[in-house]
Amino acid sequence: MKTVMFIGYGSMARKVHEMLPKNVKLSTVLASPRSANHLTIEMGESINVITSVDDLLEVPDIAIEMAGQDGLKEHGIKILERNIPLGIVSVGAFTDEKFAISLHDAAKRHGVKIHILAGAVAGIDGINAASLAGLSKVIYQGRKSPSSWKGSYADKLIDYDSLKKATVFFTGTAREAATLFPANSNVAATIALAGVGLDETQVELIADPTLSHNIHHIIAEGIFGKLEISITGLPLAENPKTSSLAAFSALRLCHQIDQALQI
Ligand SMILES: NC(=O)C1=CN([C@@H]2O[C@H](COP(=O)(O)OP(=O)(O)OC[C@H]3O[C@@H](n4cnc5c(N)ncnc54)[C@H](OP(=O)(O)O)[C@@H]3O)[C@@H](O)[C@H]2O)C=CC1
Ligand SMILES: O=C([O-])CC(=O)C(=O)O
Repeated sequence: MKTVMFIGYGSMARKVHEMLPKNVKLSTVLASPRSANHLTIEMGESINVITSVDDLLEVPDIAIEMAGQDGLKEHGIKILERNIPLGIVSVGAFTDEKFAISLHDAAKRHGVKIHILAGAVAGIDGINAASLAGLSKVIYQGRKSPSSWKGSYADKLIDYDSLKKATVFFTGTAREAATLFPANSNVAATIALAGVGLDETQVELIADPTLSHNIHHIIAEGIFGKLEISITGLPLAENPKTSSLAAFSALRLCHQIDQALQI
């Protein structure tokens, strides 16, 4: 039996837990102090709920962060320092250069891997391979319903009540998008890290009142040719900001723990 630890136990983590393969057990949840008490009761005795890596009782085979950019910043380095490989979805934390360097250094020092998960998008492998020969342009467009943007910085930019048609409310770099929209634009950072970087990746964000899905559109051009990918993703029922594919990308890592053949 392999063991996994979750950092954060919100909408995404709950979906991954529900679908864990039979040979992988959730051994530990690293929760926020706000949620630790109720999660201790909910999880029962077989899963340890802790609020600090220092309290870890059993070292898991892998840890997966699903706690937001601040959660990753709080716990990521300590996880690596315990020699635990780390899967990451809150990739926008890499916009903080100092943190990104420290995280990378900790992984190298301790000989463990950081897995940047593809999250809600696809084609990260192709973009990364293409970047080795040279990319001239990478554009990411994120299109979601107004309810998926509510509660974010978009509140300052959109008058939701008067929104009748798809409206572009942000254009900028992946660095700006992932910083301003930490719960909505981690994919912009992932695409950027795979491709031309946080400052060269162009991002457009759209609120569309006709949508109930999250649409991610990626265009990349370079020496390899041109790639265009569009994903119409169903959001998680509990969190319209998060596409279900993001949870399945974390689930994929749980399946990979024990697989000799990796695809
Ligand atoms: N790469 C990608 O494609 C995507 C990435 N994401 C990232 O994944 C994250 C999780 O998504 P989702 O589950 O939908 O979000 P939720 O808001 O539903 O869950 C986040 C969970 O993390 C917990 N948390 C917050 N801070 C900490 C901390 N310091 N330590 C431990 N736990 C903490 C929260 O606890 P509490 O409720 O007590 O605050 C909550 O349970 C998002 O915040 C986003 O950063 C999301 C979608 C796609
Ligand atoms: O799940 C999504 O649609 C994308 C997302 O929220 C993010 O990148 O943070």
